[in-house]
Amino acid sequence: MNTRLHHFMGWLQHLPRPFMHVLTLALFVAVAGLDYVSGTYLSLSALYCLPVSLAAWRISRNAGITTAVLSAVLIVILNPREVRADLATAVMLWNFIIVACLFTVVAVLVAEIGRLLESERALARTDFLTGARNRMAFMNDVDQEILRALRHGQALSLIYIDLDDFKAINDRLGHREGDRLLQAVSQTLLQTVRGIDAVARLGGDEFVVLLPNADSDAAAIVAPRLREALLNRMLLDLWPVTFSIGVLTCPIPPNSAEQLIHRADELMYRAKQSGKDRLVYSLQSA
Ligand SMILES: Nc1nc2c(ncn2[C@@H]2O[C@H](COP(=O)(O)OP(=O)(O)OP(=O)(O)O)[C@@H](O)[C@H]2O)c(=O)[nH]1
Repeated sequence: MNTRLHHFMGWLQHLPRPFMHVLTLALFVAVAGLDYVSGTYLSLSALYCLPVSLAAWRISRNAGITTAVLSAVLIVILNPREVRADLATAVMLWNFIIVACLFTVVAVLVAEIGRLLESERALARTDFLTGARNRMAFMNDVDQEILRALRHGQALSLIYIDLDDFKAINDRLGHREGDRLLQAVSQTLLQTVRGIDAVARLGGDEFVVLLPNADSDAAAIVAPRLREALLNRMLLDLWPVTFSIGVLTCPIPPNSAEQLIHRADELMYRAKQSGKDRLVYSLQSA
């Protein structure tokens, strides 16, 4: 049951925004319809929490509050109380205010929980030092891109970057300067790649860039561009660091992220072994 709920929440999470407007409206109309049909004896007011929560969670806090107020209006209109005529308006107003406040609190709480969850999720996917993706998030991205590439028959490229002689920076200039250098590498990579490319720090001084839908020609343009941008950035701070880079292109990607990264890592290792400060390319078919 928990897994089903989890899948359902995940499905809702990924629905496009316009679809959420339609879904919220449909839910709101359905609840209002039920409320109308059920008459004044059965209380269905609590059901309005569903469209209110959905709007607050998946559209915006203001959408949630608007739905809360509209729900309160409908509840008061569809469930009139039998009271003295001279008190009718006051009672209606009082009931409206009470219900609108209650639903507004629900909307604000749900929106806030959604916002916190979203930022927690983003934090869990981010390398805290550099702001790039972390290993876990990157593996997830690669697995999805492999599936997409296999489905559409597209090539996939992965660039594996290891800093040369980074340890000397830590030793000579201090760990704090080393951290600054790692942050500069990450920023340079993020600024140089396309929006659809994923940049991650796998750990220590190792970075990777995933290039979806990129064949060997595309990778042969991007990789040297990245290297040049990185070297220029090092020059700015006079950091004596170069880069050993493995560039893997798979016309047909392997089945797992683990394998893809391992192959790119091997190419990077060959770059290290053959003297560092260079790119090593490979074209793999599976
Ligand atoms: N400042 C800083 N240093 C780190 C961090 N994580 C790992 N390191 C250091 O990064 C270095 C990585 O080791 P190596 O890859 O062997 O060092 P290298 O000098 O680049 O060696 P080659 O790759 O052979 O050129 C180690 O000294 C780690 O202590 C970090 O978050 N911040």
